[in-house]
Amino acid sequence: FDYFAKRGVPFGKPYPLFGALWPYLKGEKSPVDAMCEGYRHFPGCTFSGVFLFRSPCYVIHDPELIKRIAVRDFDHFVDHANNVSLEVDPFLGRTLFFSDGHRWKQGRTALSPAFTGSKMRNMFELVSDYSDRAMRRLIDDAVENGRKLETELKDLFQRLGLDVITSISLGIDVDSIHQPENEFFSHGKHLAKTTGLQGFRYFIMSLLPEKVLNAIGIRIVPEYLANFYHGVVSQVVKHRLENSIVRPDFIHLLLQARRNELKTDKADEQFNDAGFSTVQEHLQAPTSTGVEWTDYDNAATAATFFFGGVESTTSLLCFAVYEIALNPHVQRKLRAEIDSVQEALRNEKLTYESMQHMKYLDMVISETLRKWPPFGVTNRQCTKPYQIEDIDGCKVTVEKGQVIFLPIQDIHRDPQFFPDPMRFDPERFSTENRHNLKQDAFLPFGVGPRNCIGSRLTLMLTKCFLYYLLVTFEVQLAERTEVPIQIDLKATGLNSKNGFWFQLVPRTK
Ligand code: HEM
Repeated sequence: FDYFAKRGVPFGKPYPLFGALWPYLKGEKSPVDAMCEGYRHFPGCTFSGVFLFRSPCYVIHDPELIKRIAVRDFDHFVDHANNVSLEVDPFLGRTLFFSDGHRWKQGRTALSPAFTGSKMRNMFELVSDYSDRAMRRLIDDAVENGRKLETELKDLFQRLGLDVITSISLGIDVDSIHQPENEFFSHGKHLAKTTGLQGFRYFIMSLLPEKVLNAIGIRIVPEYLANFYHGVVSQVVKHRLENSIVRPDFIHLLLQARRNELKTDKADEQFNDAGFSTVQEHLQAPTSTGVEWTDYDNAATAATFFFGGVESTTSLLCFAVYEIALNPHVQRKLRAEIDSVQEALRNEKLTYESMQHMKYLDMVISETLRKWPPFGVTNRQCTKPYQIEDIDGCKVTVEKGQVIFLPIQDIHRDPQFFPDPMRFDPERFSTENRHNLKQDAFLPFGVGPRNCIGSRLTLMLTKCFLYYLLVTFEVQLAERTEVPIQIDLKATGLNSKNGFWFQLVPRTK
């Protein structure tokens, strides 16, 4: 615990054995607040120190240094801290977020072309159909309830998200709203869960050294779940190959990736703009020695979409609706934009192109991602020693294997970058105001080659769901809506403690 004192680095007082984690383990602070406390305690510093258990790690405060580390000097920080070996968890270890070095590079290069704008556009109709169907179901419920529906939206968005992700990642149609107990929903929910014991295991897994994990044999994805997804993917792949079926989904793209046929195409540029928050893809040069791409790999990749995508997209949608309900002027302006798009479409279904034109919707989503980033912190593991320097000239070397944290939520809520940060103000992201923004301080999807591969997918899902929700309903605060909202301190991602209750009132035009 004298590591930082010896080096002249400011650091938060560690608790015996657990370091900064004790307040989280006691349920007093969220994991993000516990780990990134140094950001708030030492304003003006470029970085501070934090102990996770007994390991000294750094929190990087300065967005410019973050960018240097994550982009220009990427070869010093190639891995996430949470790399999981294939021995510890053969399923999770195969997913992109948790793989390292060569396997990561190979996987990212192969998968990136599956997430471009034109691929998203091809999937858009599937997404739009699901959203439309879910809203019709809600209308029926509302009519049954005398045209007002007090409902918990997290459950609805989670079902919708899981159905859509099951459809686009596994090629299987499910309807968890009408069949609440189907096995794709229950298994997907288990995989996506970042709260309770499962959330705790994710969190611990990301922090314990590999030697310890090997010794205690923690596996996050239980074998029966891995076997279930492996079985499903093998069956779907066999059926597709035998019957030459082509469906615009990820299974198709993964099969192309397996044959080395998946490429970015010219049409991508036109559709790549999924919104202001979309992150740039830093394409990696392919490595010469390939990684074998089996059905098991495909199943693990498809599973990535569940735990990478469902909870985070659900969180984004819930907090967006919360702010929309709380700020009637935002809802009015958004509705006007949505209505004009619907009118131009002459009541036909939403298209990808018209979604790209909804500027105010994009501003509302960007502001939600700023104030309520679903992942409040990300990390890197040092792969080559790296020197960092504070404004007072204090220089330290980040050692190989050491972990650094990039405190997304604290930067997003820092008044020097976003004045009056807890005010929900989509105008920060208007065309006129964007040039005042410090672009490097807005990083909801991370930064550099290890940024989020799914930013386009999630922006497409969120915009599509919100469009159909607001075309159909006016969202009002309900008796059970919590203002201010209580955050679930035990969840690994951002979540509310007591759900997201709203009153949905069908619109009459
Ligand atoms: C609102 C929704 C989402 C948010 C806020 C979000 C945010 C993030 C963040 C902050 C990271 C770490 C980036 C870094 O370390 O620089 C990340 C990584 C990742 N995300 Fe997302 N994400 C979202 C949705 C999705 C979806 C829908 C997918 C599904 C495909 C996805 C797949 C991934 C993967 C695979 C990685 C690891 C990338 C790598 O290591 O190369 N995410 N995401």
